[in-house]
Amino acid sequence: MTKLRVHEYAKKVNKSSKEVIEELKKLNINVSNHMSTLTSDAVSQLDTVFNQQGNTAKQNTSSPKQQERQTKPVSNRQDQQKKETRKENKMPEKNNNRSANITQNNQKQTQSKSQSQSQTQSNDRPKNKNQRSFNQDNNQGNKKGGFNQRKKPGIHGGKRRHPKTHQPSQPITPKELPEKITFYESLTVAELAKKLHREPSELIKKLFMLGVMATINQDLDKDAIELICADYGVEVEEEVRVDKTDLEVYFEQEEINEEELVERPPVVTIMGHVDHGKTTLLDSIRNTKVTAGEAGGITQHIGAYQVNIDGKKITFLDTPGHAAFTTMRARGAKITDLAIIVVAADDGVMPQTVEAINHAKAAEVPIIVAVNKMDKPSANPDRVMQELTEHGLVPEDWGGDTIFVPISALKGEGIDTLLEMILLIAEVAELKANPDKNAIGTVIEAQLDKGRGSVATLLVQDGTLRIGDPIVVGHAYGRVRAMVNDMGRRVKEAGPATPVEITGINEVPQAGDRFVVFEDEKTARQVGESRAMTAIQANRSEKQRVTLDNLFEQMSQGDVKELNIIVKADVQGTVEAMVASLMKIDVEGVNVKIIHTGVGAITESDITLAAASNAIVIGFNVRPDVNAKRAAEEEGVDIRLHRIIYKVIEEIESAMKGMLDPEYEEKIIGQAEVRQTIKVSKVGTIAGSYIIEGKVTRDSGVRVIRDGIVVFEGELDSLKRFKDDAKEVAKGYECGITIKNFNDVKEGDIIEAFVMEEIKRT
Ligand SMILES: Nc1nc2c(ncn2[C@@H]2O[C@H](COP(=O)(O)OP(=O)(O)OP(=O)(O)O)[C@@H](O)[C@H]2O)c(=O)[nH]1
Repeated sequence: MTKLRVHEYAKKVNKSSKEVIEELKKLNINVSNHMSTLTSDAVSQLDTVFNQQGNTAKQNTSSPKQQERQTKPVSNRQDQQKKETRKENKMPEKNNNRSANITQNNQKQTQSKSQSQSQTQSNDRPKNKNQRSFNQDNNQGNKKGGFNQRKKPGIHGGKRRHPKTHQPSQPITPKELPEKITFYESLTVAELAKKLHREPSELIKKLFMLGVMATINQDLDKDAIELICADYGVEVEEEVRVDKTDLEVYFEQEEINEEELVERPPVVTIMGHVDHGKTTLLDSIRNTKVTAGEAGGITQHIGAYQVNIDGKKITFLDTPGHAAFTTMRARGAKITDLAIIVVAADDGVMPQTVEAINHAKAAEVPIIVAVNKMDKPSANPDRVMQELTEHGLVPEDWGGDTIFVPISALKGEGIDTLLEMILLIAEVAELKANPDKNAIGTVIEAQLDKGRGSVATLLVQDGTLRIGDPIVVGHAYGRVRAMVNDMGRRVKEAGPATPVEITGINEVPQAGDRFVVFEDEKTARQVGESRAMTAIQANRSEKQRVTLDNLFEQMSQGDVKELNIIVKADVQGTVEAMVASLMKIDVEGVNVKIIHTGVGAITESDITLAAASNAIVIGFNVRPDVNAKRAAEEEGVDIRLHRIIYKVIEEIESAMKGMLDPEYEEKIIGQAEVRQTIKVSKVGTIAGSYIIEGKVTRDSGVRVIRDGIVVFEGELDSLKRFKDDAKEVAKGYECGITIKNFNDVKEGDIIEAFVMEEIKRT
């Protein structure tokens, strides 16, 4: 039998690694983290625990929370067997407690219901329970949440069809109990009665016996539903519904029907060092290919364009540079299939070339190298190849697998070969999409146009976008009013990998925002409004980035298996030394991966890359610049600044093992003013001082401040009140202070006292 690691086992039983580790602790089995291997004995003990909880590998389509819910009926049935032996009027304490919960929960439920009414678009639930027809079994929810699904009748708003004291029109004849019922969030007594094929009055009686006074329209929460069902011996399952407002859901294709898929054009980004010819290359491709193919068209800059090579299309993102590329990725959108790194043959590999390569590698996008400016006499392509080899890009001719194409963007030479190579890589990658779906994709750029309102260039990534489509774009929504392609022509539809500029949405979205087409405008509006309202920003800032403080926790939960690091240092030698030491760190369960290194200050581009790759940044003898600082704060990127290599290594190693030393923060506790100085041989200078603020304690650190400048920082040597040692001296009192290794204290100096307080890691 192959040995299982903790996280593998956790996956098998649909628990988080943390939960499994906790169970192991209870079983007195020690493991260090989620990558630890389990002995067969540990596995069988865990099996016993989790089987008792009703988890089986089969149930692994639902979350641990759902699992917990689904397993409830089993224990409830046991409860029920016990209950059957009890006298009805003698409720056990446990149930009384539960009954109390029901009443409380009902109150809460009513409150939260009214709060959540404005947001219920996501769950297809009627605004008022009474709206739901008693005879209508509405429990088959929208489990997949695909945007093709039409909303259910009576979902959004509508009139109240039943008066408050709604009664079933016909009494229900008790039938056989169902084996299982499902519900979403809650059920009214009437709804539950219907599902159980019982009269509501029977349920009300039962609830009464359980100590709950309920009316027919009373909302029953999960606990109450489970309690009643357990009493009938009926299994309960709570439905899970997909949040329609989470646009990412639409990008996670669950079932792909291979037959519906067709080939789609590759989406290409051009990156490289300043002045190496990115813009010239983009222009050159467009001028030679676009206008030739579409006579009469006026090329228009919409952020992306397509070329047609013998019937095969390629889509180029028209914003050169890795900053744009990574910003988009940092926002969660991966749209590029292939990166072209332009390197000027007369200049060779430059810092931004390396950055671009690392950005592409971090995004796991294949790279083609375009060795540009080959027309220049000083061109030295061999040097470029040699230098790139050092960065892991080895030309095919030299036994590697990177395609190098010599070109002259200025003269238009080599462009055909470059395009051929792009198509070749695209063919190997088998890029496919389904044009018959409603469109989904990403915003490439957007702006407010005086005449046309919000204008956005969208890249359709799957499906086909059509005029009139109800659409949600980021937080904006609307209907596609007009579509213009990269040739400035009006089009009616745009298929996969096609860029189009659209109008018709109510706000200007941001580059990198997702868009999704919905079945009807009403849903689009509701989703859009809800997204705007529920502050997607908040979600973004809450995004759990890896920091050294939360690394261990994330590792334990199986969320992190690779610690991505960016290293910036003052000199190349230090960078290399740092990398070498970092690579030696050996902690079970997690690998260190250096995704980028560089010499010089930490820049905004480093932070963007870190954010996109969930990396931490280590600065050695360097500091972040202003923009980098701001970006790091916004994105929650952890920057660690150091001056001693072994400290860096120690810190990272400790973080990986969950053993970071406590962090301390300085707290100023008081200030004393020096009013007189007395020199005493053997003792040194005694500062006769008066406490003007707070207090000074015997164990505080001190700082001597003269004319606003710190002239010394160190420790207190002695603190005396008259002749006696004092533990602390408070504001308004005089004292004598001596400072360790500092005798130069002068009248008028301020002695600032501080202590170091441990701060809780979050
Ligand atoms: N001789 C020669 N010059 C070129 C070639 N490609 C670009 N250049 C020149 O190099 C300079 C920089 O080209 P750009 O296309 O602006 O370079 P870039 O990489 O887009 O530069 P940034 O936008 O500043 O990052 C321009 O003066 C171009 O005319 C080439 O193939 N041969």
